[in-house]
Amino acid sequence: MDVLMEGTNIRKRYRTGEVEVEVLKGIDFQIFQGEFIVILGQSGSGKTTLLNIIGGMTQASSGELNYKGQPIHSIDDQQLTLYRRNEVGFVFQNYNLMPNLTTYENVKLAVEIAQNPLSVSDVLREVGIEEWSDHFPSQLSGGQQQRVAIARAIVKNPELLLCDEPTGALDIQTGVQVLKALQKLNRVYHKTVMIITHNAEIAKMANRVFYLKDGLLDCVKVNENPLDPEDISW
Ligand SMILES: Nc1ncnc2c1ncn2[C@@H]1O[C@H](COP(=O)(O)OP(=O)(O)OP(=O)(O)O)[C@@H](O)[C@H]1O
Repeated sequence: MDVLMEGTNIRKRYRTGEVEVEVLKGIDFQIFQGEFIVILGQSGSGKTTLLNIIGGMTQASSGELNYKGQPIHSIDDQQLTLYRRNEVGFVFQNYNLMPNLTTYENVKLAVEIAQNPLSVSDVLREVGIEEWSDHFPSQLSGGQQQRVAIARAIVKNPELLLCDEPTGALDIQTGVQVLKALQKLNRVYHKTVMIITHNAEIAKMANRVFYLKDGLLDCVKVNENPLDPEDISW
């Protein structure tokens, strides 16, 4: 598989007043094109910080980050904005949908800023929410809203789909639907998916699992036989 991204000695320090804290302490990793990666680790271990650096939301304090062979640790804000816009889709725990727009309109909005978008109807069908196209977020369940958020993230046709606790607010059944949608996009569109979760069961879906501990990548586990979301219980 092709290497999509490579991080070398990634460090992140935050300064609060006089105190400087290093929350990522030198992380080396590779992400292969088309992989499904789950990031596990205790609260405060640095999962969100790492995902935000990978997605260009935050710059590392030091280290090298190469995307498709190009350095993105040293690019300016304008180039970083283009990287985020064209290459990365984000999904958060709290869906962040526009309340006054329908499902279709929420997803269509992302198309406006995309270079090479996918079809809104196709994506709504793939994530299983086409029948709710004309509904507003308040008329949808949590799982449906999260699938709208996933559709909005993927319709831009990004290479990388980064998800921070996408099932954190959902019950098991709706969580499974959301994970099925993510797995389908990974398989149908060959998108590289990274999910942060506190739920170790979800790691059974992944090709590889990154275990973070105290700001370090403690270990990376390869799953020879990733499970379907229906076969996971939690
Ligand atoms: N902007 C910031 N300024 C100062 N400290 C920060 C900032 N963002 C994160 N931190 C600190 O960095 C550490 C790692 O945070 P991070 O959110 O990456 O962890 P996490 O593993 O995602 O945790 P959780 O599972 O609770 O979401 C925490 O101690 C946090 O308080």
